[in-house]
Amino acid sequence: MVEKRKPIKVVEAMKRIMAFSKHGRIEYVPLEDSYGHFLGQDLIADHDVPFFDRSPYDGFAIRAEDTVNANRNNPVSFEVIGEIGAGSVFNEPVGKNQAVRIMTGAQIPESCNAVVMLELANEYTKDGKPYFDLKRKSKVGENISFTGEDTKKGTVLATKGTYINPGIVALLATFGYKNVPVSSKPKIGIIATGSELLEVDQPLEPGKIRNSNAYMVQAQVKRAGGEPIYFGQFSDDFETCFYQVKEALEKVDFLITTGGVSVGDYDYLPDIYEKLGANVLFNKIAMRPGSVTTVAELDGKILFGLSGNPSACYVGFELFTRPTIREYLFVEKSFLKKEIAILGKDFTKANPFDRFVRGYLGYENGRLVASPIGLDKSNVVSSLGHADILIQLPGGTRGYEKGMEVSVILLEDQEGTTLDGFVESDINTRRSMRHV
Ligand SMILES: Nc1nc2c(c(=O)[nH]1)N[C@H]1C(S)=C(S)[C@@H](COP(=O)(O)OP(=O)(O)OC[C@H]3O[C@@H](n4cnc5c(N)ncnc54)[C@H](O)[C@@H]3O)O[C@H]1N2
Ligand code: MOO
Ligand SMILES: [Mg+2]
Repeated sequence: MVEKRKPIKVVEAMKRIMAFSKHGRIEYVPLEDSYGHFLGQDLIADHDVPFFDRSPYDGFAIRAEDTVNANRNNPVSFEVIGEIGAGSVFNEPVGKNQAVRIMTGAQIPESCNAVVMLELANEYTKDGKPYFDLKRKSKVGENISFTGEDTKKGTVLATKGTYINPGIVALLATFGYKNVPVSSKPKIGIIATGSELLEVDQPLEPGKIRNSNAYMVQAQVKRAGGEPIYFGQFSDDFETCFYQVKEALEKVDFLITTGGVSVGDYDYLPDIYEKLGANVLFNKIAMRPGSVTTVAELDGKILFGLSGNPSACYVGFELFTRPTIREYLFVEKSFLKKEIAILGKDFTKANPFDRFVRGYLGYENGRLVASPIGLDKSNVVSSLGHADILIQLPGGTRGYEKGMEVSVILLEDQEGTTLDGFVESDINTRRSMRHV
């Protein structure tokens, strides 16, 4: 008798997994390798930026009070007593009607309080000495980048778990992080199951297909911030498969299998979980694709039994595995961010389960437009290549029409949202499901 499985809601599945989420350690990586990692501790400014008052222009540092009488008919002349390039400091006093030639980025001399741009100074030489005339007043503080105006000492610039993008790399460099504290990446084991699978370099033969899931999932793990460890393709022989899963589990933080979770004769994962003594959190979700996604837990390690069907495998990973990886990395907003968009094409196929349709995002008349890519079966691979969103269509008895507001999940986003945020955008969509 085929086992009857009871589907649970997507959010319930997410909650059950989150109850077993865990965090990594802090480790250090060289600054130049830090891009794409996640901060292992808050990044706090330990000094003001800039660290000194500096000039934002090439010009002359002056005392503003010497310009009070300057106007078009009454130029005030200044004697240029020195020059400072960026990186140098001028330590001598600057007196009345004296100025120092200063370059962009250079420190303002102690006695000066304004900078005149080169373009406004009429330069000349008298008795072999450099001078310039100025025909307008300067205000105290004019053209000065003040100490701390960029950021003040003590400011929290980025919190633990922040994705290190090139801008964060600039901040890390500014604050002297030759080595950067980052969250250790979780080791994610990947096993592909199925006797029909060929290695990618093998020629096609009847009844066989190339194993695409293993490589797709490795890339997804990297995009999520984890470290994939690929254990290869396992056969559909139960005993072999059991020991391979058991051994792999010992070497990783989480384990992903693809295939073998449904009710077929060679779908061994359910029996493997049982023999391992793993606690199966669920084995059916009210969603398409990916309804067979099964998640189990053993000694605090999560086993993701993703579907063998490529699109179901892809969606199952992004909805359930990705947040677990991000949690491990101390990311507060570990779920993919959502937006509201206008459906770009009809999607007429009704389904009682929530659908996650591969799509792409565009922009029309100031609104985001979400267009389904094409064939939306769970066994297709072709619609994955151009997907940058999953269009979330709540289950129900009718299809969806072009022009309706829908919720979309952003696949390439780094900012994320919390589980509450993820749920909240669902509710909003349900409430506002209408034509615009
Ligand atoms: N009687 C029923 N049959 C099926 C049900 C069901 O409820 N009752 N569910 C269907 C759904 S929905 C899905 S999804 C699939 C899930 O299948 P499995 O997770 O057990 O995966 P497999 O049987 O191993 O393979 C399914 C499909 O995917 C291909 N595949 C497998 N691995 C890979 C890989 N690494 N790369 C590319 N393609 C892969 C495999 O050849 C099969 O075509 O079950 C339905 N059946
Ligand atoms: O899990 Mo299957 O992919 O629902 O279609
Ligand atoms: Mg199967």
